[in-house]
Amino acid sequence: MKLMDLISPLLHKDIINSDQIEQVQIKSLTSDSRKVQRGSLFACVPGHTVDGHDYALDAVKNGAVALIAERRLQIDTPQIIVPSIQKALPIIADKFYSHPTRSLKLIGITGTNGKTTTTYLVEKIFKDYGKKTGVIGTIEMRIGEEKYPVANTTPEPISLQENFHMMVEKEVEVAVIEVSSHALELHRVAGCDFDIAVFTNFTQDHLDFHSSLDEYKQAKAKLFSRLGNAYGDYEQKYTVLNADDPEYSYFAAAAIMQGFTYGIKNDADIKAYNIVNRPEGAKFTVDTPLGSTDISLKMSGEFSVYNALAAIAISLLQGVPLTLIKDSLEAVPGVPGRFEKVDVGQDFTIIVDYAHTADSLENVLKTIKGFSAKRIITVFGCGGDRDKSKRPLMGNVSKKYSDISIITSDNPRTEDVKSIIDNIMVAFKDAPDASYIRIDDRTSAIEHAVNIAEKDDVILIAGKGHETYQIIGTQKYDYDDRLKAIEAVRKKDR
Ligand SMILES: CC(=O)N[C@H]1[C@@H](OP(=O)(O)OP(=O)(O)OC[C@H]2O[C@@H](n3ccc(=O)[nH]c3=O)[C@H](O)[C@@H]2O)O[C@H](CO)[C@@H](O)[C@@H]1O[C@H](C)C(=O)N[C@@H](C)C(=O)N[C@H](CCC(=O)O)C(=O)O
Ligand SMILES: Nc1ncnc2c1ncn2[C@@H]1O[C@H](COP(=O)(O)OP(=O)(O)OP(=O)(O)O)[C@@H](O)[C@H]1O
Repeated sequence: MKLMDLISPLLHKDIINSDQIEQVQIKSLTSDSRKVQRGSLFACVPGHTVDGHDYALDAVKNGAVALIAERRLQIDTPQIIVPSIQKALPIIADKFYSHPTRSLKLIGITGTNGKTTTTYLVEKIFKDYGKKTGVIGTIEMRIGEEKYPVANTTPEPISLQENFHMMVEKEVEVAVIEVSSHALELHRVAGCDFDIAVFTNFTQDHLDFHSSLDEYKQAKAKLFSRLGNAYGDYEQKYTVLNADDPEYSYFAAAAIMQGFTYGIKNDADIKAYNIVNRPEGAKFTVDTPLGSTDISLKMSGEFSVYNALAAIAISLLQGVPLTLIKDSLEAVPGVPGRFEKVDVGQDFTIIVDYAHTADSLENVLKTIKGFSAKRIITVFGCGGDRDKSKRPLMGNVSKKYSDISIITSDNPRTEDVKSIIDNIMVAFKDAPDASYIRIDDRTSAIEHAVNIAEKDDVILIAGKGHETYQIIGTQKYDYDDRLKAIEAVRKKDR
């Protein structure tokens, strides 16, 4: 593509070395100098660790034929200077990849918890409805049955648009993506043409990145105000909102498009009642503007009912019949690392769950408490270099619902495990000695839980869920809670 065509949508730009620019053809886009190829446009992104402008010369040496930057560089190459790279990049990435999201039915899901689970439910429903699906989220990217690794829940704009382009080439019709607050704040999804924007819930998280809860909320709400700028037929753009969330009104005010609300407590278009929570899954009846039905999930917990309601709302808005939605939801076996049972024949229950916020931990523990009369043993930690204020909050939740809390490490990153655990331990200062223990090493913590477990006890191993690594320092080491639990049970049995 001609550079001049590529940058044509940018309103504010200065062109440096313009005498050379008319002929420049762009063969690829990248913001990583190590990935530059001959004919690349290199985008200089000021990062959190380093400044991409410092790599512009490397990029040119590697074959970049033009630069897009926030300041003029002393390099004899065509340069496009824009006020904000973060805002410009999604726009040119969208153009470079021929506006792929305009050809997709694009569903964006935001909220503190429930995004990944809801994408799985929606994917299943649309597959059963005969549509080819694409999914981008925390666990991976999926196109039909193919899986691809992802670095971020919501990838940076170039990868994101490249992924959408690949989806279009592979004839995907419905794409469902998790939209993180980071992505919204950093404008990663600015080039996306969403058809449905979904809000699951809002609780505390990510205060390492957002300076306050208010800013975190404002970032999330951008998904809904953005819908108003969408390309195409406005009447076909919808919002789906959780009417029970305390922040519902805030998101409703940001959401200028019509759509469905869902809930259990407050008035809602899609409303569940008669909820029965069982270890084998939650059962409920749902009323919708298009009829009522009973649904028997294979996933437990009131929070699973909420995720199912969001998926019902999305699917009904796209014309999927309620009978098909019911059958699909009932067939979903679960989501990796979300309330996932580890069963190798032991006489107690082990559940691995991705809960890593106070709210999600509380939901999971409440669910377990609801159907277990025996002891609850919770193994958990908190991530290093991330929101510190949630540490005592998670400690309090574990103390409240668990008979025994085992406090351990969970991706300590560059922080000292002991000091992370100290922050959590604040919650236990008045707790009885027998109700908690700190064990820095996660494997030993899981082994301890398994060793003390008695018949019908429930062990919850929280925080890592589907993750297959532990991040210590800046290194990722192989680590899987599910495998560690299996090894611990086998060791106990020997
Ligand atoms: C805070 C944040 O968002 N960081 C993201 C950011 O990294 P960074 O700002 O540190 O980048 P940097 O290393 O300073 O590099 C700046 C620029 O210089 C370039 N560079 C760098 C070195 C070099 O030799 N040459 C070169 O060109 C880099 O390619 C980059 O363009 O840009 C990277 C590349 O796109 C991202 O992978 C990285 O996400 C990291 C992994 C991360 O942890 N992000 C989290 C905070 C995040 O975004 N999380 C949300 C969801 C969380 C949730 O819901 O739980 C997500 O959407 O994933
Ligand atoms: N609707 C919900 N409300 C509250 N908690 C939930 C909900 N759905 C799932 N959870 C809890 O949150 C954890 C994470 O769920 P899920 O991965 O679906 O959310 P997410 O929004 O994708 O999270 P993340 O942004 O951290 O990847 C689950 O393991 C479960 O403990």
